[in-house]
Amino acid sequence: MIEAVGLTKRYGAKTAVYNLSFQVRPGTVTGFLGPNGSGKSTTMRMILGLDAPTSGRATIAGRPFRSLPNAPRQVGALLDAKAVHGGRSARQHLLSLAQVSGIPARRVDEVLGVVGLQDVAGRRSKGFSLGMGQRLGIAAALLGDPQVLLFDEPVNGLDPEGILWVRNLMKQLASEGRTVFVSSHLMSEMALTAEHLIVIGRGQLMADMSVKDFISANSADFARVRTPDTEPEQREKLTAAIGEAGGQTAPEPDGALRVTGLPLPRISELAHQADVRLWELSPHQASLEEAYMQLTQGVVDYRSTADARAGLQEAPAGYAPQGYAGGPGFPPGQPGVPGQVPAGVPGQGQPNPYAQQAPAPGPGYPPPAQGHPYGGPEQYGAPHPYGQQPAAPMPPAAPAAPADLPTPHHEDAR
Ligand SMILES: Nc1ncnc2c1ncn2[C@@H]1O[C@H](COP(=O)(O)OP(=O)(O)OP(=O)(O)O)[C@@H](O)[C@H]1O
Repeated sequence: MIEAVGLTKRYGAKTAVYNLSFQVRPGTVTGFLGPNGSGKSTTMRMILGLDAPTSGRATIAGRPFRSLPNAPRQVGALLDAKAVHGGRSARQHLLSLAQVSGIPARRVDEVLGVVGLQDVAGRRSKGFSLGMGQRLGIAAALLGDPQVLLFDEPVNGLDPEGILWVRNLMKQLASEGRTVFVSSHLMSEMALTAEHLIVIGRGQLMADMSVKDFISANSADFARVRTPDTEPEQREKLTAAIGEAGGQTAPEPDGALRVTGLPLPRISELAHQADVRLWELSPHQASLEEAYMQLTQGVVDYRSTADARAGLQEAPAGYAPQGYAGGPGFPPGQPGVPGQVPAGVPGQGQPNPYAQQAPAPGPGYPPPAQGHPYGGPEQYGAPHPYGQQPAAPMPPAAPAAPADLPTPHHEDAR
C-alpha cells in the first residue's frame, strides 16, 4: 500500500502539493487525475523519495521509499520515459538497472518480451520513438517484479494497440494483488482501466472514491428523448409537458432532448398523455470525462483563449524570409508544415519562441561508467532506481500564511 499523510511540497513561494492524504490499496488500479500543474508528478516523486516533502510523509508498505530494503524489488516506477542514457541499447539499459538492483540478467529478456521490444533490444534507445521509450520505461518498472507500481502517464505516445496493452497490463498487475497507481489525462482510458480514483486540483485532494461513485457524485444521470424529426411541434409539446412536471430539457446536437430531473417511466407517461410519439427514450450516465470536467473546472490553471490571428496578414519580423512560399518563418527551400511554427531561423532576426531547446546535459550526465545507471548525482549515497535528479536542496519554506495556499499559478517554472 502507498500512503500519503499531510503531504506538502513548496518550491520557494510556490505550493505544488498541499496537505495531501490518501491511500492506494493493493488489488485495484488507482487512477491519479488532475489538471496540468496540479501536482501529480510532484506527489509521485515524493512517494519515490526523489523529492523531499516540505511537511507530511509518503510511505510504501509503511516505510519511506528510501528506507525500504531492496526498494527496486518492491517498487517499480515509470516517471519520465526520457530519463534513459540514449547511447545505450534497451538491453544494456535494463541490464545496468538489473545489475545495481541485484536482479538476475535473464529477467531482462523476460521484461523485453513483456513490453514487445525484444526485436529492437540491441538498438540505441536514443533512436526510439515516444511509444518505444514508454515501453522501455515500463520494462524497467517491471524488472524487479515489484508489488507496488507507479506509472506517470504510461500511455503517452502509445498507439491504440499499445494503449490496449497497457490497460490490460495494469489490470493484470492489480489482479495479482499488486498496488497500481497510474496518472493519466486520457479520461476515456482511465474509465476503462481504473476502479478507484484520486483527483487533485492545485495540489489539494478533490476526490478519493471509486470511478462509479465519482461519476454519480459529479454528474447527473439523464435521459435522451427523441420525437419524430419531421414534426417539431411534437418536440415542443413534450418540452412543455416535461417543464410543467418539474423536469429540465436541453437540446442535444442531433436534435434529441436531454432530460434531467424526471425518471424514464414518468417521461414516457408524459409523452403518452401529450399524445407525443417517441423515437427514442434511453437512460444515460455522464462519462468520466464529463464528471471530471465538472469537478475540476474551477481549478484549471492553463486555459486557452480564442486565436484572433490579429496582424498575421503581415509576417512578423524574423519569421518570413523573403521569397519563400512555404509559410512564414520557414527557411527558403524548406517545406513548411501547416500549423507548426518552425525552429529559429539562424540570422533571421528574433529567435523563435517556440523552438525546442535540446536539454542541456546536466551534471553527471551521461552516466558515469559505474554506479548509478542514470547518472544523477546522488544525495543519499545509495543509487536511486528511478533515475531522476534527487531533490535539490529545499529553498526556505514560505511562511504558511493564507496567501501561500495554492493559488492560480500561471507560470510553469520547468
Ligand atoms: N522543481 C520545481 N521547481 C519549481 N516548481 C516546480 C518544480 N516542479 C514542479 N513545480 C511546479 O509545481 C506544480 C506542480 O507540478 P507537477 O509537475 O507536479 O504537476 P502535474 O500535475 O504532474 O502536471 P502535468 O499534468 O502537466 O504533468 C507546477 O506548477 C510546477 O510548475
